[in-house]
Amino acid sequence: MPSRNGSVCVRLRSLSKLEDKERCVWKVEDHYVIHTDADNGRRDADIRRDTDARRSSTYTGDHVFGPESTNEQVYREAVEALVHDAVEGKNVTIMVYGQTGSGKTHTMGTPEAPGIIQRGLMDIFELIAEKEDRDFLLRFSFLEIYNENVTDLLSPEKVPKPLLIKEDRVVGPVVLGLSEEIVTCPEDVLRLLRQGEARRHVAASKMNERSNRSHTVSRMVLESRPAGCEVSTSTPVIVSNLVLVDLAGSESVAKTGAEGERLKESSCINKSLLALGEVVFKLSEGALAAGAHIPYRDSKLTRILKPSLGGNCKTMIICTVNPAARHTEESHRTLRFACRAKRVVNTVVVQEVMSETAAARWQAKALKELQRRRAEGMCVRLVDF
Ligand SMILES: Nc1ncnc2c1ncn2[C@@H]1O[C@H](COP(=O)(O)OP(=O)(O)OP(=O)(O)O)[C@@H](O)[C@H]1O
Repeated sequence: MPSRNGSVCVRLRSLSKLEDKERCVWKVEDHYVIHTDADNGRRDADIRRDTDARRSSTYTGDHVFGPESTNEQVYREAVEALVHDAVEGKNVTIMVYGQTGSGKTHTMGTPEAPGIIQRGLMDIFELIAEKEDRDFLLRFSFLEIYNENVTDLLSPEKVPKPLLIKEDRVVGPVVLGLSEEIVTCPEDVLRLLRQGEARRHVAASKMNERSNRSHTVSRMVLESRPAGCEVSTSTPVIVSNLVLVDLAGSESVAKTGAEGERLKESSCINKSLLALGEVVFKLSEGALAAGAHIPYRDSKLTRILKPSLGGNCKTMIICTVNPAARHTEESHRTLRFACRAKRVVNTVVVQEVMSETAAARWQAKALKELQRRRAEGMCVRLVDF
């Protein structure tokens, strides 16, 4: 039975030190994000067209966090349960969406301010360690979509080539040639994330000293089978994906002052976010159930995220909002996106695979990795043959 299986979280940040001359026009009260300067906001023709905003300039989500909220609180209240779901065999996607500088990366987590990534990783490995009745094999990949090119952030090549996306009838979109690393502890993943982040396209803009110029998709595949079971084609393997999507921020070129290469990046970012908005809009209108066309193919981002949008996946979209008056229009846009995303329906089932491919992949990769790690004198905690 299809049910929402998606949730939307809104996080309003406080004004930063650099914004101390700005007027703060948004607040969180009870479960609502409220535009406190609604008359000004309503001058925006865009907003007039939108019923949600016209009603009251008040928005809500499944979870709403105000400026005093911490990363710990966001993780525990909105995300923790989803990490448990992923370990139980359900596909989970967590995506951060919002204007440039609104707090997406901060919410995902940085070494200075641990967030969803760091806390989620600790929980995953703790939960797995407690599941003594199952053996787990975890694989990790990390890609970037920059100027509509998909590249492998973990590629051994110095200058990674753009990768193609192939549509597989069974597993959905596959990024050809994307590397996957077996990971056995949070440090393994954090090391790979650091390695990938160092390659990610980042630049300073008028609105953010360290602005991400690309979308990144990091995916952990969790495969598990009964503990101590011989690997064979008849061993059922439960496979789930935990996907984290750090979107580049939507931006107004007039505000960021983008020129040249930055302008091209900006245009690609905005186009792909528009495509994402369109897919979410169609899904929110029930297009999937009606068998109508959903424009997944309009951007690499929506092609890759197809399983997370309307597919077999629990998807959480965290919308981040800057409270400054001069960003009112963008904040309304983000919050309208949140309202639409709330209406998207996904169907979620635990996937059990009993195919030669799963077993063969398990054996080949795990054995190779084990040999490498043993040769390096490292201990392997999760899979042992
Ligand atoms: N909730 C918050 N509490 C404290 N500081 C925050 C919060 N959200 C964001 N910041 C700070 O605001 C600045 C911009 O945030 P961040 O880099 O996360 O934005 P972003 O949405 O990822 O931007 P971009 O799309 O340009 O990459 C950073 O200095 C960050 O530390």
